[in-house]
Formats: sequence, structure tokens, C-alpha cells
Amino acid sequence: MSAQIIDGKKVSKDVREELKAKCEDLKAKGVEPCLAVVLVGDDPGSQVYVRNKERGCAEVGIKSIAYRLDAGITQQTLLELVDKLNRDPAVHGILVQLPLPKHLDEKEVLRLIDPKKDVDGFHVVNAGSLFTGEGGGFVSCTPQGIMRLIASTGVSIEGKNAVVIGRSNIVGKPMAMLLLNANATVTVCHSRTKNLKEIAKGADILVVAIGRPEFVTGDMIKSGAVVIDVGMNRVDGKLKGDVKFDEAKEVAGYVTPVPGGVGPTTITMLLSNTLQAAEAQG
Ligand SMILES: NC(=O)C1=CN([C@@H]2O[C@H](COP(=O)(O)OP(=O)(O)OC[C@H]3O[C@@H](n4cnc5c(N)ncnc54)[C@H](OP(=O)(O)O)[C@@H]3O)[C@@H](O)[C@H]2O)C=CC1
Ligand SMILES: Nc1nc(=O)c2c([nH]1)NC[C@@H]1CN(c3ccc(C(=O)N[C@@H](CCC(=O)O)C(=O)O)cc3)C=[N+]21
Ligand SMILES: [Mg+2]
Repeated sequence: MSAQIIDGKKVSKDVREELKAKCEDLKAKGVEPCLAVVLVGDDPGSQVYVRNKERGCAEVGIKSIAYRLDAGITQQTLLELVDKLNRDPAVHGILVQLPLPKHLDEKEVLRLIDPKKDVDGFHVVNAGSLFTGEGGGFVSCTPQGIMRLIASTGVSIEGKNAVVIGRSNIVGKPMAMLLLNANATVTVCHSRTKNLKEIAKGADILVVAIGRPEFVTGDMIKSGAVVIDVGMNRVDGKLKGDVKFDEAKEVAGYVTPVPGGVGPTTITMLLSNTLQAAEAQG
């Protein structure tokens, strides 16, 4: 048996067509959607992400401004930039690329971003509205994109066992919340979890976001499961996911490749959130 490969580029392409039309509408109303991206230091992984995001913006018609700051800048300088972007009416979305260099206080920076411009959905106000099910806020891009990828399989989520490995604020936790809101029975695993293999094997939907190359092997996957690989690990210059793809392909029903799976949809949801921000701010 061989799993179907979930094509993140194809899922993205269809959504980006809709976003292009929405962007044109906004421009016709005199609004030029604009995303500001702040990159501190020169982490190579972050560079790739920033480049792909710039390409995505260009494709859909969103203006993007990149602020590339020296790794040694002070907290104060970064806070002043965020404050300036908060007050700039021409800027609709603000993204501060994570992780920040260790001497900077990430939480304080994220807290300062105006929730209305927080297209990453990392501010406590946006995280909180996802948590309460209130809606209307911005939802973290990677989990939001993953919901699209799962939808593209046609597999229904309601009542299924969903297992999320990883509990970060940017992927694992919001992912668990979206799956819960979609009526899955959700288990969240992390580095202290016992019997991880058994728990993973019980998953109808398995989302892996840990940052360990090829951690999930074929024997941890239920036959026919939907397997979503969030991992982006550089190994000898090559990109590897958190899932051993060749083994997963033999067991799973559906599996995402790396690259070409979760990454493209993350960018697409960022574009979507930016247009949502521009629309709301007018
Ligand atoms: N394609 C995309 O769009 C994106 C990809 N990524 C990639 O996804 C991966 C995860 O990112 P992120 O969520 O930010 O990672 P973090 O490093 O913030 O979190 C990793 C999580 O994995 C858990 N973990 C680590 N090792 C193990 C283990 N051996 N067994 C079980 N759990 C473990 C940690 O547990 P604990 O909490 O106990 O420490 C933690 O909760 C990375 O490879 C990253 O590059 C991230 C964002 C977007
Ligand atoms: N504030 C903030 N928001 C984020 O959303 C955020 C972040 N910081 N820090 C880093 C992680 C990682 N991340 C990726 C998104 C897309 C690709 C991507 O485009 N991947 C492509 C191409 C990868 C390649 O070719 O190298 C793919 O998987 O096909 C990768 C990684 C967002 N993150
Ligand atoms: Mg991918």
C-alpha cells in the first residue's frame, strides 16, 4: 500500500487565486495591503522563510517591507521599531521572525504588537480568542494551513483521534485547539510523554512538530492515518521533516512531504491573515 501525498503547493495555489482577487478588491477601494517583516540576525532558516514570504506577497499583490536588523541590536531598538509599525496606518500586518537572538525578550516584543496587526496570531489576545472559541482573531498560520491540508484529503475530523506531537505556542498548542474545535479527540505529546509510540499509533490524524529529523518511524503510524509533518530540519544541507517519509508512505493513508507540504500553506495563511488585517483596518 502506498499513501497519497498531500500536495501543499497545489492546496496553496487554489487559495492564492482567491486571495489575489480579494487583494484586487481592496486595492480598488483604495487600500494597499501591506505586511512588515522584522528579521533580527541572519539565521539561514529564517532567511529562506522571509524569501518565500516575499515571493508569496508579490504573487498575491501584497506590499511587503522587510526590516533586516543586526543580531546585536538592543531590546529598546526592537521595541521602538514595533511601536513605529503599530502606529503606521500604511502597515496592516507585522511579523517578527522567531526565534530572536537569546539576549532579546521575545514575550515582551510579541506583547507589544498591536493585536489587530498580529498576523502571526501570537499575541495573547489572538491566542485567547482561539482558546475560547470566540473567533474573529488571527489564527497561527501553520496550524491554520494544516487544517486546509487535512480538508484536502476529504477525511472528516469529527470524532477522530488526533495526536499532536509538540506543544509550542506557534504550532502544537494552536493546532490542538483547532482540532478540538473541529470535534476531534485530541492528545498532545511532548518531551516528557511516556509511551509516545503507542499514543502516536492510535492516531487517525497525526501532526508532528518537534524539530527532530525523521523522529517518527513507520511503526509509530496507524494504517491509513493522515500524517502531517511540520518539521523543517537541515541535515547535511538537505531539508528533512520530523517523519521518516519513505516508511510513512508505506503505512499512512495520506502524508505531507517536506518540502512542499506544510511550508507553502503556512505562507498562504500568512497572506490570508494579512488581507484580513487590511480589510479590517481599511
Ligand atoms: N513548515 C512550517 O511552516 C513550520 C515549521 N516549523 C518546524 O517545526 C518544528 C517544530 O517547531 P516549533 O513548534 O517551533 O518547535 P519548538 O522547539 O518550539 O517545540 C518543540 C516541541 O517538541 C517537543 N519535543 C522535542 N523533542 C521531543 C521528543 N523527543 N519527543 C516528544 N516531543 C518532543 C518539545 O517538548 P517540550 O515542550 O517538553 O520541550 C516541544 O513541545 C521545527 O522543525 C520547526 O522548524 C515550525 C513552524 C512553522
Ligand atoms: N514569527 C514567525 N512566524 C512563523 O510562521 C515562523 C517563524 N516566526 N519562524 C520560523 C518558522 C518556520 N516557518 C516556515 C514557514 C514556511 C516555510 C517554507 O516556505 N517551506 C517551504 C520551502 C523550504 C525550502 O525550500 O527550504 C516548504 O516546506 O516547501 C518554512 C518555514 C515559519 N515560521
Ligand atoms: Mg513542508
